[in-house]
Amino acid sequence: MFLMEVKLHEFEKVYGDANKAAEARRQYLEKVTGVKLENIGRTIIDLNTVVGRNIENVIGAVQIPVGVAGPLLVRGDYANGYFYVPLATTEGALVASVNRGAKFVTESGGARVKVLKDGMARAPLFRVPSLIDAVELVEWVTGHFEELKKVAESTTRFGKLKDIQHFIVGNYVWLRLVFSTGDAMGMNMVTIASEAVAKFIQENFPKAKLIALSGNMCVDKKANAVNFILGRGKTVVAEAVIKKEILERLGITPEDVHNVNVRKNLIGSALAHSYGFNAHFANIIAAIFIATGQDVAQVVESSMGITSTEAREDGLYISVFLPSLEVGTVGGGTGLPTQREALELLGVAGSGNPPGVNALKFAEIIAAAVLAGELNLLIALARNELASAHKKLGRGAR
Ligand SMILES: CC(C)(COP(=O)([O-])OP(=O)([O-])OC[C@H]1O[C@@H](n2cnc3c(N)ncnc32)[C@H](O)[C@@H]1OP(=O)([O-])[O-])[C@@H](O)C(=O)NCCC(=O)NCCSC(=O)C[C@@](C)(O)CC(=O)[O-]
Ligand SMILES: NC(=O)C1=CN([C@@H]2O[C@H](COP(=O)(O)OP(=O)(O)OC[C@H]3O[C@@H](n4cnc5c(N)ncnc54)[C@H](OP(=O)(O)O)[C@@H]3O)[C@@H](O)[C@H]2O)C=CC1
Repeated sequence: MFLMEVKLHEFEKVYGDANKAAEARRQYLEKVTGVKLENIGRTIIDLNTVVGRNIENVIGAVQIPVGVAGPLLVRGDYANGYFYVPLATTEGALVASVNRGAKFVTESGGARVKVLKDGMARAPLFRVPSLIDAVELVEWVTGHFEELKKVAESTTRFGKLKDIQHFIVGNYVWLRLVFSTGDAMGMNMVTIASEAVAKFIQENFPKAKLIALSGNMCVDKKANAVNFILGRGKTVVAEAVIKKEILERLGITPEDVHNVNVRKNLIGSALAHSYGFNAHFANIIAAIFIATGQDVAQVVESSMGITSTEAREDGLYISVFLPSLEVGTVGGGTGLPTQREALELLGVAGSGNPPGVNALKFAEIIAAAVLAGELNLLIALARNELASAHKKLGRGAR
């Protein structure tokens, strides 16, 4: 390895320009590894717009193909109409799958969607000397909610502290601070606000000592039961009744699809002790997250959820429940040029009027797209076409 006088991450200081710094970093890496990085180096992103905001030690960008599924008819409180949903993926057959599901949902009158809950959580962890002090701390926090709210909201124009949920284990206390975050997913926003709250608590309740600003009861980027039950980000439900004729045209009945759902998504998932009582929420969530600049690691909890079905006289009732969909239309990667265009395609880029409505509309569209993807995969399994589709669309010429 070469010894350098200037560290790789200090190149911006030397060159005064992130694009030039990235080029120099690539040249260095090419020299020490012998690997050509010409494709990673080719990007439309002005790296000066992402350094200090989205990335460090930047060397370029990777590209992922993006397709669309739609038109998808969504009938939500914020999203109302037909949408083309951008999906960035390298999994052949995925876009086709969501596209066919969208067609069946739209032909059946669309997906009705409701956002049931909205709140981003950060849970600082405190140590106090004893259990007695832990109970006292919780009582103190409850009694001082309005003051803590004021402290939290002094750090942001858009974040509003809605609730403080508390958990005690021995002499440890987790305070799960729940905020509404406007159009932002809100992780930076609520982390900054939570730090101010934690500081205020320690100054005014000196027996409390902050152990970690994130105490893992938030819960961020880990599969968990807390978000499943209490919600985090947007808690969303979408439903549709798929016309019987559509299924008959495919040679199946509502019962066939319902039976696959119960046995696969409910019994199979119970046997596996899965957090996903669904077929492939993660496929649709990940593809939309990548296309629109969301934090992709949050696919973990954003794709937990349940698909439920009923075989009815007139067709198949299907719904999807997403308890912890963490999304935003401002902040994070949403301002990057291609990601912003993808959000514009859905009519949700940037701040809403009033703030918050763009993120709510976006959450409704995602839930409807998840419904379409879920419906289609259940149909595909009922018709036993999973392997053949992936052979045809997922492996190319051999
Ligand atoms: C692939 C299909 C849709 C073909 O389905 P088909 O019925 O043979 O296709 P078709 O040519 O008759 O067209 C029907 C409709 O499908 C769509 N469609 C069809 N082809 C395309 C295409 N090239 N590009 C875009 N859209 C396409 C399109 O909507 C079209 O309608 P049209 O617009 O023509 O009126 C079907 O066989 C299918 O959905 N198979 C299942 C594939 C799937 O769902 N994969 C999901 C990923 S699996 C996974 O990752 C998760 C898993 C499975 O491991 C989780 C678990 O454990 O369950
Ligand atoms: N810090 C952490 O612990 C973690 C950070 N992340 C990262 O955090 C980022 C996302 O954080 P997030 O807070 O969403 O985004 P950003 O911090 O990137 O941007 C959000 C800020 O945008 C401003 N804003 C402007 N218009 C609006 C509007 N209409 N609604 C809401 N806010 C608006 C607000 O400023 P103001 O508050 O000043 O009013 C808000 O705090 C991602 O990059 C993610 O990867 C992910 C996990 C953990």
